[in-house]
Amino acid sequence: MEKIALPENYEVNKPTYNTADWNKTDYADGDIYMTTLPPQNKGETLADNPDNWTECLFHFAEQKRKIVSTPGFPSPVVRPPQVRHRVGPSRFGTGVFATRNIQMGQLILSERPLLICPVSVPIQIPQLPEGLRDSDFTFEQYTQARINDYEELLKVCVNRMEPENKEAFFKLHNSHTDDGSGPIFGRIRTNGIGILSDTSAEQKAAGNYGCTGIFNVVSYLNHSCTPNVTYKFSLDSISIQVRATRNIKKGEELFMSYCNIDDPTSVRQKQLRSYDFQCTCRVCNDPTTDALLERIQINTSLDKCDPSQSYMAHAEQWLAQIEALGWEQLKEYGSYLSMAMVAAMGIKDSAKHRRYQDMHEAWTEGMYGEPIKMRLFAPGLSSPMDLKSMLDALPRK
Ligand SMILES: C[S@@+](CC[C@H](N)C(=O)[O-])C[C@H]1O[C@@H](n2cnc3c(N)ncnc32)[C@H](O)[C@@H]1O
Repeated sequence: MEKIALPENYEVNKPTYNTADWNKTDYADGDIYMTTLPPQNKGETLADNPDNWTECLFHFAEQKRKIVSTPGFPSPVVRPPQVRHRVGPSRFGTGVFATRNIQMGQLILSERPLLICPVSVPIQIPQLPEGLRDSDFTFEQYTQARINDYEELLKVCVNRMEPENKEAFFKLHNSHTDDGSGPIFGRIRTNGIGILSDTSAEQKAAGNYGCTGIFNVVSYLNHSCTPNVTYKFSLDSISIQVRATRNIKKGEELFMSYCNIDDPTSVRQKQLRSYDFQCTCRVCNDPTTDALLERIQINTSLDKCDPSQSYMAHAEQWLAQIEALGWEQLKEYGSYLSMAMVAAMGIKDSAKHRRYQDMHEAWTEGMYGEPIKMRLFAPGLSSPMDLKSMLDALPRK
């Protein structure tokens, strides 16, 4: 997108919005509301509330209702037992680094967003100055006018923040300086992380595509297609939790993925375009990895196992391939761990069974925020009878 020139006598208008009590959610969809969550008592400062507050701009009552009606809201932010990260210079500007060895599954950091706002521009009809009509604008100019009005609205929202939070917000990187986004919307586009995005088909049809959160630390996480951390957003504490999806060494940079790592390279690169960089991670740089990704995906199916090879050897071979590339965030990694667990039962290798069970538990904790105990979800296994027939067929060697 390029910056679009607007008609000469166009000026941005004063924003229209409402403020609401923290628990008011009975307003109409489409109305713009600003709220501070969790509720802030008059005169309270960050020293009184180290968990922080989030400035929220909602344009669907549903967005706010989802948070404030979550059982337990507002819960305190759950933190790791010691500091495990630092923000510092990276080859990609600023980044986040591990300050100690971190195990797969462990919580690395958690925080409340500085800001929550809609993922799409919530202004449908810009306020056009007197004398100007819709027809005086091209489609692109109309879009730019909507963005300009949104920037004005966002200014109000950012000015409501605690001074420390406002300063932290403006320290964030902005990759959208030349496209008419404005300094606030540009930072939101550069640093926003999708939250509240599981909206119903009905809400989507009405224009509610969920929200985005901007963070003081998590927004400094750089991207890799072989990331070592992922996140979960908890509505009860309105906080993000970042966990390790493989073992991480002290000093390593922490990377999340800004795209869908299950997709082939060209699709991933397309998804990354709006961040204004070309990914040069090891799987993007290696043209053989697309074919490998396909084989990783296909080979979770048990009937793809070479008859001369045991299930255990098959699972371990693919686990090793994935680990060598650091692709543990592929969901197939969980499938191979399950396959190895089941195969260990078949060959009565209790040490291996325990090992893969522990790894599977740590992996699910990293990926989904909670450990999932022994789940037999190797593809093709949907019932205990499936498992029995598979075990009957083991060991193959
Ligand atoms: C959310 S910010 C991450 C923090 C940022 N590096 C900084 O200096 O504040 C996203 C921006 O970081 C840069 N970035 C993140 N991952 C990158 C990567 N793998 N390669 C190149 N640039 C990257 C891009 O400029 C991107 O728009």
